[in-house]
Amino acid sequence: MITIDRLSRRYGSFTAVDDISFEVRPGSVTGFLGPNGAGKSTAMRMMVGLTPPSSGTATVLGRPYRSLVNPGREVGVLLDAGAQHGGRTGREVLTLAAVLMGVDRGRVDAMLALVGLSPAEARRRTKHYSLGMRQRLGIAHALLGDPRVLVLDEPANGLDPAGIHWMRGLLRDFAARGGTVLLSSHLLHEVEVVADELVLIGRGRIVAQGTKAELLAGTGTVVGAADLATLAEALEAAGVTVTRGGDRTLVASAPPEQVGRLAAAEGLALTELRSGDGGLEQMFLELTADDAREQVRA
Ligand SMILES: Nc1ncnc2c1ncn2[C@@H]1O[C@H](COP(=O)(O)OP(=O)(O)OP(=O)(O)O)[C@@H](O)[C@H]1O
Repeated sequence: MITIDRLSRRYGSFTAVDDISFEVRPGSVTGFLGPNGAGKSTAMRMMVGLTPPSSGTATVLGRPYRSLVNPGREVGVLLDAGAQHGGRTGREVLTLAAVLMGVDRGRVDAMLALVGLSPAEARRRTKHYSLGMRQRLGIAHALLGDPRVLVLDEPANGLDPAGIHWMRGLLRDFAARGGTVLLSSHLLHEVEVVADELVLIGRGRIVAQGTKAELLAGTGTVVGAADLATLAEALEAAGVTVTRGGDRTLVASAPPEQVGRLAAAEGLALTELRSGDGGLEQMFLELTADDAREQVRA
């Protein structure tokens, strides 16, 4: 369990994280989503004691991270995969960590195999690693102490499609065994598939949070037509709220069947009609649009 309670971080007059509260529960994967600079990394650094909060608290398994006796055995952390000591080999990085955590050294080979780093790659210095290899090593490091909680900042960065697929399976298994997972991303599709719960952050503030199902339920129907203006009028006349989707689509606050019937009654030919499932991106854009506009005005 991770509990974030009214957590804030200010740098001078700038507020990077602004009074955020949420819980990450055991047995679930929580996606921490937001555009670049939203405050995800700062919040995660506060959770693991690397950045002191200006106010509020973050606890992991009921205690501040810094007061955990052997944190690596309780919380696996991946923050900045590029920050590893470049002069050490992958195997050395893990062996050193295993010694520090008091973990059986045999686990080093098991973790290397789990993340798909070959013996030859494990013998290479990490400064010669690709971003994806660094990320795999970072995940191996996070899992080394057999923790119950994972805090992963943009873990999919640099992974190829097979690597992303593998990581999703790993996180789902971890949660299925009762583990607690918080992972951040600025790419919605990355977490949409794997997360049960979502926390959306924009400009340091939480703009939406809930289960994926709850958040998706509000996304309505995506509908496209050659004559969008007439379609919008017809829907609004029937009391359906309409917002602009993409270039040629609208998002309507009604089920697809009702939208289709209203369009048919007007004799309008549709080019697209689908439920807003998978339209999390649209919601994400809408939720952060106000922030983006404020930024443009500022
Ligand atoms: N040490 C610092 N001093 C001043 N400003 C900082 C510091 N650390 C972060 N910030 C600012 O806080 C804001 C949030 O940064 P943060 O790295 O937490 O965002 P993020 O959501 O992780 O973004 P990204 O997806 O790009 O990694 C940014 O505007 C950043 O410039």
